[in-house]
Amino acid sequence: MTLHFHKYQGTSNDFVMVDDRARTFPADDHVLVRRLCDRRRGIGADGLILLRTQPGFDFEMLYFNADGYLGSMCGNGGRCAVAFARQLGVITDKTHFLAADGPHEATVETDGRVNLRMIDVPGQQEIPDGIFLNTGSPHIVRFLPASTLAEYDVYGEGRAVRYGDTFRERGGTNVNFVEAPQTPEQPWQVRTYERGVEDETFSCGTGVTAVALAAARRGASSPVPLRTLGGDLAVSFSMHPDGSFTNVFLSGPAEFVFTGSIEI
Ligand SMILES: N[C@@H](CCC[C@H](N)C(=O)O)C(=O)O
Repeated sequence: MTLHFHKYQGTSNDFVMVDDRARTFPADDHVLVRRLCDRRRGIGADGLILLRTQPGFDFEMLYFNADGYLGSMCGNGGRCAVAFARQLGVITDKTHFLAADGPHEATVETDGRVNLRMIDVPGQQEIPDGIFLNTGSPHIVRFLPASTLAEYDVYGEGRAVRYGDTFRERGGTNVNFVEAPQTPEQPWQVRTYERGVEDETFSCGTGVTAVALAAARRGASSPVPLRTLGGDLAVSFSMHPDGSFTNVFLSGPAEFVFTGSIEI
C-alpha cells in the first residue's frame, strides 16, 4: 500500500501528518509508525499524527510518539495538525478539534502562527525531581542556575528522571530544564527530554506550557516568552489565587515542510 504523507514542523518539533479521514492507516502497527518516524530508515520525525473525522468536531488528532505508541497531548503537534487541517481545506482560520486530553480550540493568524488553547491546569506539585504539572502531557520542570543550560546533560538527567522510581509506576514523564531570563523582556530558555521519543527534542509545546506556568508562580507574567533550541513560543494564561490556570494558550509557528509517498 502507498501512504501519502505531509511533513510539518513547529519550532523544529517535527511530525509526519497523515490524512486518515478514510480510516485506512493501520494505527495498531507500532513497528510501522516507529519505522516511518525513523530518521535513517523512514521519513524521520519526533512523532506521527493521524487526522480523522470526529462527530461534533472539525477533526480529531491522534498523536503517536516516535516509539510507535499513542502519546498524550502534543502541543506543537496540535498546532501542526491545525495548519494541516487548514491546508486540506477541513477548516479555515479557527477550529474546534479533539485530541488525547479532550477538546481544543485554535485560531490561525495571517502569518500562519497558530494559537492553541491548552487544557486548564489545576496546579503544580513540588517533588524531589522538580515541579510536576500536567498540561495534557506529564512534565517535570527543573530551574537551573544562570548560564548552565547550554552545557547541561539534558539526555542523561532527563532519562534518569523519566525512568526514576517516582515515574516508573506512572508511565514516565517528560522533563524540562530551564534557565530564567536576566531581564523580564528576555525569553525563558528551555530544553526538553521527551518521553516516547526518548531523547532531547528541539522543542516541546506541552513542555514550554508547563515551564511558563511554573515560571508564573515565580513572578513571570502572561504572556511568557520562551526560547527552545528550535525557535520561540509564547504562553498566555489566567492565574488564580488557588494556584490553578485557565485560558492557557500556546502560540507559535506551524510550518509545512514537504509532502511525499512511501510504500508501507
Ligand atoms: N512534543 C510534544 C509532547 C508530546 C508528548 C510526549 N512526548 C508524551 O507522550 O509524553 C509537545 O509538543 O507537546
